[in-house]
Amino acid sequence: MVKTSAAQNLKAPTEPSGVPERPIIEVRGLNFYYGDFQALTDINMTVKRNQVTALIGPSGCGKSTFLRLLNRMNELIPGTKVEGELLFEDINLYDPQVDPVDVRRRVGMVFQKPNPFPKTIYNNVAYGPRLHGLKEAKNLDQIVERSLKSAALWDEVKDILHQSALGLSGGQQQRLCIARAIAMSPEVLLMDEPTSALDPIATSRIEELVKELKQSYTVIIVTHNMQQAARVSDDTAFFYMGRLVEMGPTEGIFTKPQKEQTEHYITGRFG
Ligand SMILES: Nc1ncnc2c1ncn2[C@@H]1O[C@H](COP(=O)(O)OP(=O)(O)OP(=O)(O)O)[C@@H](O)[C@H]1O
Repeated sequence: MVKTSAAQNLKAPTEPSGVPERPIIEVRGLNFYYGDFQALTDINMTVKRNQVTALIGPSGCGKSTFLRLLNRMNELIPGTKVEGELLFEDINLYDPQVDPVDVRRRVGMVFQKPNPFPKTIYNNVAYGPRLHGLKEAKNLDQIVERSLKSAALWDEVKDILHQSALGLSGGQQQRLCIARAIAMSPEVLLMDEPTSALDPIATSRIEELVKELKQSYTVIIVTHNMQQAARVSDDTAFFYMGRLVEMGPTEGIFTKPQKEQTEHYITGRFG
């Protein structure tokens, strides 16, 4: 990711047992602007590795903006500005030496609406690894199989790998998009309302998958559905008007929030 010798040190060292693991992401004093409009103000946050962190809050509070900052997607929008520190494995993601393409490989993203490429199922998953120079068919086959298995889709598609991804159901397409992200071996998976376009059965499959994925990845998920946050996440962060009001273990946030605004939101008094 970085073009300095620090690149070799990006992996988290194995912690001696009993010592709390170093967080994978730490955000300090983060402000973000779209032109003159300040969308995020003084965000401080710690994201634990191999956990699911849910971002909740009313529409327009800045959840998606924050999520996109974690893989430098916002900088594709002209006139935006970031202040403060966003540390991923202790490297500031906005350091000029950091390559945004590498950030997006290590921090993968799944969007609200399933968006497979108009290609075969196989080629959707193989696309990223090929783009990064992997050519050998045997290796690609392995990555495709492993990624589809991790996304709980392999059994449904193993006999139709060379058919168009567009023929899959919405829920299958979303799991394919998760497989496509996994194929790049990311460390973090960002999910922006990944089930909002899906029916309840497809939603429940994705929720089960999210819980499994945390064994290998750190997952950060934006959701409007508070039951979903309660079901899948370990930690929950409540945003309101561009500020992080409260963050902590999900059970505590939903049963004993410390801040009045959080309580009003989770009890449905606004939002
Ligand atoms: N590309 C953009 N240009 C200018 N302002 C933007 C842009 N994207 C978002 N905003 C503004 O930034 C604020 C935060 O938006 P954001 O989409 O991050 O909120 P959100 O909490 O994810 O909302 P929702 O739940 O409705 O998706 C809003 O006021 C929004 O209008």
